[in-house]
Amino acid sequence: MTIDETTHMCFACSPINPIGLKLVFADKGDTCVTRFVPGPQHQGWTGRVHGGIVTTLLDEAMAQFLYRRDETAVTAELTVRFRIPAPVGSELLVEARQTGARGRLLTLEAKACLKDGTVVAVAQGKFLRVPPDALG
Ligand SMILES: CCCCCCCC/C=C\CCCCCCCC(=O)SCCNC(=O)CCNC(=O)[C@H](O)C(C)(C)COP(=O)(O)OP(=O)(O)OC[C@H]1O[C@@H](n2cnc3c(N)ncnc32)[C@H](O)[C@@H]1OP(=O)(O)O
Repeated sequence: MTIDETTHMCFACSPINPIGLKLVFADKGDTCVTRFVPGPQHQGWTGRVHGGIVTTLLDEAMAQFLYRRDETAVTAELTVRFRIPAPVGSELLVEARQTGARGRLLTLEAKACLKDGTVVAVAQGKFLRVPPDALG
């Protein structure tokens, strides 16, 4: 994979995408983690973060878990359970971990929590390995 980490335009994690979320990830134990404070521009229903944004956080955390372990894989299937509304302005802590691997199929889970530990949403992701040159 030949991605320039300073110039790529990933909506979730590019440092230079002007409308992106600019997420920064770190490995913590057997998880990959990030934090994000959603603003008013990220809402759906008034005061609630748009579910698509929450989904992006969860998907990206799982994808980054794999990227940071030199896996070239894409999201093939994603299930999200939205447990409570995510309030605009409250920091979300997101973490992802791998739960399995069978052939090309990698399974991961992710969750987004408020600072007090309340779970906002959980996701199950299936990722399929692709050839490194397929991701540019
Ligand atoms: C410190 C600085 C850090 C800097 C960071 C650096 C920069 C990094 C930049 C960026 C990083 C992160 C960016 C992440 C972005 C987030 C993740 C995304 O959004 S990914 C995009 C969305 N997803 C797609 O676009 C996939 C679209 N779909 C496809 O491409 C294909 O459908 C694909 C590859 C998924 C499968 O296609 P086939 O042709 O390769 O394979 P087939 O024949 O369909 O399936 C192969 C086997 O897998 C099974 N399979 C397929 N889907 C399955 C599923 N959902 N569940 C179970 N099995 C499945 C099938 O049944 C089949 O099994 P049998 O070989 O028959 O045994």
